[in-house]
Amino acid sequence: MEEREISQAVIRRLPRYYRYLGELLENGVERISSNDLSKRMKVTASQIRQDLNNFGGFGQQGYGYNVKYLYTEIGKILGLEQHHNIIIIGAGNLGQALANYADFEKRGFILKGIFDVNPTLADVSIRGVPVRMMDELEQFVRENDIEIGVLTIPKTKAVEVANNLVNNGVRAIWNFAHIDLNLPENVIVENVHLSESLMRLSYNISRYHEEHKESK
Ligand SMILES: NC(=O)c1ccc[n+]([C@@H]2O[C@H](COP(=O)([O-])OP(=O)(O)OC[C@H]3O[C@@H](n4cnc5c(N)ncnc54)[C@H](O)[C@@H]3O)[C@@H](O)[C@H]2O)c1
Repeated sequence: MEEREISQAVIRRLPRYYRYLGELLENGVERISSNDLSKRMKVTASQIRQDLNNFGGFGQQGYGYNVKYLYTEIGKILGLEQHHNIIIIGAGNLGQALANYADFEKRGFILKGIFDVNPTLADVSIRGVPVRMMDELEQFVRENDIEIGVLTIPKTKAVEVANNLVNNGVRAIWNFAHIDLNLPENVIVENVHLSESLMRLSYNISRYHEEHKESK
């Protein structure tokens, strides 16, 4: 397939296609038209066709999409056919909740280690993965081919820890701390901010009330 830049907007929609196609597969559906997929996903059929055309268009006229093929191809595009070794830094509320989420492994993300500075957590294991102290971090990262560091530490520590991870070879950061990390360009960062999502919800609630005021 010809290499071309895919817009971030399309990339953001791909995981949702992947999830719907995965559910169809689980239900034994072998093919689906863009119209059917459109009804299920509440996205226009033309948007679906446009999005999926980015990857050479897997659909066939009069046949629709081969669900398994499309699921596999999108999985490949998302890099999910490879294993990614991850570590979590910060074994507090959020770090432990993430570590407990077994579905990551299903998608190829292998939780190799959990780190913290709090010695009272040194005896804790989550799904068989022990919490290690930070003085073990550098060696652990080098020896375990760690690709992704998950930051669930206070924001005041996040920049220093992120730099430390990068200096030891970590190439991607899943950042939950509410701070911009400003890392070198070759480091991939994905910021997750639940509070921003909540603000969008709040905005939509306000807008809904505003729009329905007159009809009351
Ligand atoms: N992005 C989001 O949507 C979201 C949601 C909730 C929390 N958060 C953020 O995630 C972070 C963790 O939140 P929490 O509720 O789990 O906090 P928490 O206090 O329960 O856990 C933080 C953990 O980090 C450890 N820690 C502190 N400094 C460290 C360091 N230098 N190295 C390693 N470990 C260190 C602490 O010992 C503690 O166990 C905070 O920055 C919080 O603001 C983000």
